[in-house]
Amino acid sequence: MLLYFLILLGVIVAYHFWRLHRLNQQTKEIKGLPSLPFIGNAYLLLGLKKAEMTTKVNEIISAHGSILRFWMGPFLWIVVSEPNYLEAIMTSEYATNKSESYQFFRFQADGIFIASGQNWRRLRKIVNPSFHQRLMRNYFNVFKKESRLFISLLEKELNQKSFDIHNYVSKLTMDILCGTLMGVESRQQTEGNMEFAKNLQLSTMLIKERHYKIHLGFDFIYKMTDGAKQEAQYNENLHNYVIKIINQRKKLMNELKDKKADDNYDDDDLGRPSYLDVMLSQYEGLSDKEIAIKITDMFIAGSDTTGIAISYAFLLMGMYPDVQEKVYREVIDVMEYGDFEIEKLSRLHYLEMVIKEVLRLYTIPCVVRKLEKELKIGSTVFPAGTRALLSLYAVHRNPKYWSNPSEFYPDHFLPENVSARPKYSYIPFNMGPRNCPGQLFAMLSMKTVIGYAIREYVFHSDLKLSDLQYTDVFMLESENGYPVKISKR
Ligand code: HEM
Repeated sequence: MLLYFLILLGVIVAYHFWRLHRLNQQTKEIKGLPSLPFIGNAYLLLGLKKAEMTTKVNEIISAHGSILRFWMGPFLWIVVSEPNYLEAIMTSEYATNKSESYQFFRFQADGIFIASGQNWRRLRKIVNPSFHQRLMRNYFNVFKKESRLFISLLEKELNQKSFDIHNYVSKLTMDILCGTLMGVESRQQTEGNMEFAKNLQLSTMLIKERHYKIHLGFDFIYKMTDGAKQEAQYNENLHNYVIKIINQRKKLMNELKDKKADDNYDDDDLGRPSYLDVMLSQYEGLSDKEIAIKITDMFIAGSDTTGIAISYAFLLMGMYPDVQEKVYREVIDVMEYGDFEIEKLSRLHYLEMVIKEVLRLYTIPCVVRKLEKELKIGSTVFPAGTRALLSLYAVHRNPKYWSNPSEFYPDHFLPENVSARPKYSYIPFNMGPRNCPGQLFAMLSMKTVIGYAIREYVFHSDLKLSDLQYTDVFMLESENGYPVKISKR
């Protein structure tokens, strides 16, 4: 028996080393860092705190050029940050699958974000219509309504000491998401307590840790840890929130059914079919809890990302008063003092440059794709099965493309600077078939919120950009929070 076991073990170890050798041979043209047996390059991350790991990975990537081999234990990641490689991978129909490590998210959210293959293609077809341009006009009414409420709630911070504006913004973006895609008024701004945002951050930090601690990658080990129990609790809180929204929508639809029978019924925005209705019909027969797990990712993608970007915009405008003044002048010139009009949003050029610069610095730092087929880019071979880590962080901070890579410098987006750069040097929403479907929604909502607020208040900050420390949750978040003071215009 022992002999059989030893032979089996020997075969597994021999296969493991043969596989590593073969992958090393196939990718030998790509620069790598010295690696150790079994743990590969993971030793570079030893002793780091959770919050420091992605920042460290991002720094390593930025320091080692456009393409790099990185062994995370037995897994080979090819890290890519040159526009031509990024373009080839993002636009390839054989590079739409997510790597296995995204499965770590499945207890938190098992939807489109982590899906691969046919399942992803099916979900993408269902999701796309909710972002059709013609719906934006309806969504815009919600952006405006929630922005007006937001500025009225900020009033109590007038001329007070510094406060974290993200406490307000994260509720605002949740209300925007629910009022549009979910078809309910979630009233987080007036009645909420950031429960979703807080649980999301805590759960995601634990999940991210699994990417960098090789032993936690094994489910059976992870499940024995305190982290797994904590994650389950945070996830339950997230799902309970989503279930509350599902039930609110079901109740509203029942009430509307009766009203619609009335000839005088006038359909309002909440009465129209929403993304949530589509998903509820797709998942008929599943329990509310099971549906919640499948759609929690839309709550994350739709509120957390824009929330962080808006909070950064206020913080950075507080640090750079000249930029803020220019945004203010433009908003007054274009919108004057009345209600915003959707047609005029495209004339807010400078505000758009500011938002783009925020996203250059702080968008999702990287995404990982698993290649279905071998991909040859120039003379470089990416073997089938490669996990290609696309570093948005590194390309967005590469001095070859950005005159002030580590600064907040909206002029990076002056038309003459944009045209001098390769297209794939700026990809905050990704490109290709697996790009962000919420891009237009995000840009319009961010412009509306920031535009309304800047017309009302001046933002001040005591911090400097160099004071900020970062941690990667989904976006690259500020560990210092987003502290600002406000005064009346
Ligand atoms: C500043 C705001 C946003 C940024 C920077 C952003 C960025 C991204 C990026 C980089 C991806 C690709 C992720 C990957 O491949 O792993 C993505 C995917 C996605 N985003 Fe966004 N996003 C934003 C806002 C939104 C909004 C507002 C929504 C919905 C209301 C949304 C919905 C989605 C969805 C559903 C996906 C998954 C698409 C797929 O896998 O096919 N995003 N986003």
